[in-house]
Amino acid sequence: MISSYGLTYRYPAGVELRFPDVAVPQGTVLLLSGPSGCGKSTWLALVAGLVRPTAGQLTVAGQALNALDSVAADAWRAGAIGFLPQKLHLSAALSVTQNLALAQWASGQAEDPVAIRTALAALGVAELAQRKPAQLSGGQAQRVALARAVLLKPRVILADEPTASLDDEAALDAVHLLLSTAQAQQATLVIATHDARVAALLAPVLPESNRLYHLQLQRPGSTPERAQC
Ligand SMILES: Nc1ncnc2c1ncn2[C@@H]1O[C@H](COP(=O)(O)OP(=O)(O)OP(=O)(O)O)[C@@H](O)[C@H]1O
Repeated sequence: MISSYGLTYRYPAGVELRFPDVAVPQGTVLLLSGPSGCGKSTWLALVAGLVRPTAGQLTVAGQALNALDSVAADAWRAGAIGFLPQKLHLSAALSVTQNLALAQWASGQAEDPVAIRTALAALGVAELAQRKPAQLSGGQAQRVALARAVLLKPRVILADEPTASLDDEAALDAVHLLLSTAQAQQATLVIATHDARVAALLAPVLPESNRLYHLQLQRPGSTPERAQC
């Protein structure tokens, strides 16, 4: 579940961003959309506990984020949030396996080779385990990054522009992959995008019981903001 009420964030010496209220049940899909500069990345950072709200309430996977200081937020994020960034940030010097082991280490867990193999196999890239990121195609690298994002079985998966610069077929693959991975783990999936294809690709493949939630942001200063949650 992701719920917010009166959520506001003001950058130091910057604009104040006011976000529409949401109530997104656990295990469903939220499409976060809007034009460049409307606050998608900021909303993701708030939900990931990377920044604290200036005002309002935000609860993610049962945790009230306003209540956490930065150390507690780091510990909570490691277990609760899986992040698929637009730039994948795989470490070039490390193998695929080592990149996933690094995520376990960063979360304070012991290296778990079985969990790493399982995550890579679930994303269909087990045979690439010893390669370096430079030896992967774009699609393979995205699968590895998604395996890393879900390695710790997060309650929420945040995907930032996962179809940017992909052709239609690859975009369809990426959307299917995200959806099936989230469903397998019963995680809430948030896709931040300004790609109009994503809603069209998601609608037919979502099970009837899993409606698509939509948070449409507007640039600061323009009204009204719209949420269909
Ligand atoms: N560090 C910062 N300091 C001040 N203002 C910022 C900062 N980061 C972002 N902003 C402003 O906050 C607003 C929202 O930015 P944000 O990056 O969240 O938008 P976005 O929807 O993710 O944009 P894009 O689609 O281009 O990535 C913009 O007006 C931006 O200029």
